[in-house]
Amino acid sequence: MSTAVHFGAGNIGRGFVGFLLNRAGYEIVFSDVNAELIDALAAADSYTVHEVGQDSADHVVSGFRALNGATQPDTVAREVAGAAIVTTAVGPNVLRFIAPAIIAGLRLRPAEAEPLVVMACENAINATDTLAAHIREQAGEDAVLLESRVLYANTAVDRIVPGQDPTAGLDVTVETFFEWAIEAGPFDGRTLDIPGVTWVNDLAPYIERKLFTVNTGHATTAYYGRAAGYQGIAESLADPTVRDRVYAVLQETKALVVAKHGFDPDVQEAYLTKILTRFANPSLTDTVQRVGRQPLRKVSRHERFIGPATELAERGLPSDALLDAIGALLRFDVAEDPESVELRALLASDLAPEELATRITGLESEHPLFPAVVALLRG
Ligand SMILES: NC(=O)c1ccc[n+]([C@@H]2O[C@H](COP(=O)([O-])OP(=O)(O)OC[C@H]3O[C@@H](n4cnc5c(N)ncnc54)[C@H](O)[C@@H]3O)[C@@H](O)[C@H]2O)c1
Ligand SMILES: O=P(O)(O)OC[C@@H](O)[C@@H](O)[C@H](O)[C@H](O)CO
Repeated sequence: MSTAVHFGAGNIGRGFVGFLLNRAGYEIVFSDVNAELIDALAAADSYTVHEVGQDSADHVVSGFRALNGATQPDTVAREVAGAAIVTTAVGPNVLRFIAPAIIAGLRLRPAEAEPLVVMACENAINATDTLAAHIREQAGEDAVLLESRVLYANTAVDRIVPGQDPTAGLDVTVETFFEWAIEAGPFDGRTLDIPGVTWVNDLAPYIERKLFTVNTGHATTAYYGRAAGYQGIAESLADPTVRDRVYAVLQETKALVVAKHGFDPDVQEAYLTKILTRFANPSLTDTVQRVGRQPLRKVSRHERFIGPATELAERGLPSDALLDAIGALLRFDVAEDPESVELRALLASDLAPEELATRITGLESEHPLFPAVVALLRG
């Protein structure tokens, strides 16, 4: 049986990537740095993925092992050396810390073995390329040799997996919907047999449509919902004022994906309508705190707000609703979220609005959107 090493045994790791690979016949080796989680997985024979909503179903996942990446790095490296696939779902900012384990595994991997397929399953454009860049940089002199032992493929993953009830143990409650698109090009005609995967020649339309519709709309719901005093995503969206703002944002990102990628406007309208239904799924207890997490990441240059707003501005198209949503993001105040705390400190500092705009968004001062972002920061 082939092995897939999956870094990050959290919500999407157990509830989506690990589950799909396991269903495809791979033995899963979860690697995580959360000792309590890894100990529980190592002691368990199975866990259950509860799909809730329309056509709800339960799926038992078994045939996995679990390793602590912090205390068992050599074992993780040996697993990577013998694996067919490595996947990650750790968060885009954590990818640099996964690179050493993959480098160590590639160094141990027999030269004649099939290339190791590496796919980062994060909410970010071309996250696998980001991981590959960390691997090349950190591998130093070995970089060229290791490159021959690996095959990098970018992916887009979509399934809402909320934070889990602490009493649920290892079980994960997820929505029934999922989409996993993988770029076919790097496989050069060969594909992996993973039922449910959509193989695409050009990933850009998929990942941008997903990030700028699902994640832009989700985050907008979270920031306006939080400002209105709600804790849940579904209850936020039930407020017509929040819903109108989210819809307005999604009309702007619709204009972008239609203009840039040629999606049929009616198809995009149906896509975004379905997404609003997914957010409103009463069986998912998703929170504004989880969906709004890490506001500095979310407001960075190529992410779900500044990314589409800049491209709209470059095309001379309006981005007022997106800018308003960025204003709501700037008011996100959650003491338990280190990026929210950092954002508050930046906004309370004596930095000039222009300097803040650069520091917070990474936007170039000569960009046509820059004055509007500075105006937001001027308050
Ligand atoms: N939850 C969703 O709905 C969803 C859907 C699609 C994509 N994603 C993306 O998947 C990624 C993970 O999200 P999540 O919701 O599962 O988060 P999560 O916090 O539930 O899981 C992340 C896991 O990574 C682990 N981790 C952190 N540092 C690590 C390291 N150095 N080595 C190994 N493991 C490490 C954490 O301990 C945690 O268990 C993010 O990029 C997110 O954007 C999430
Ligand atoms: O994971 P983040 O922080 O990038 O975004 C929060 C949610 O929008 C996200 O996890 C969605 O639930 C997911 O992307 C749905 O596919």
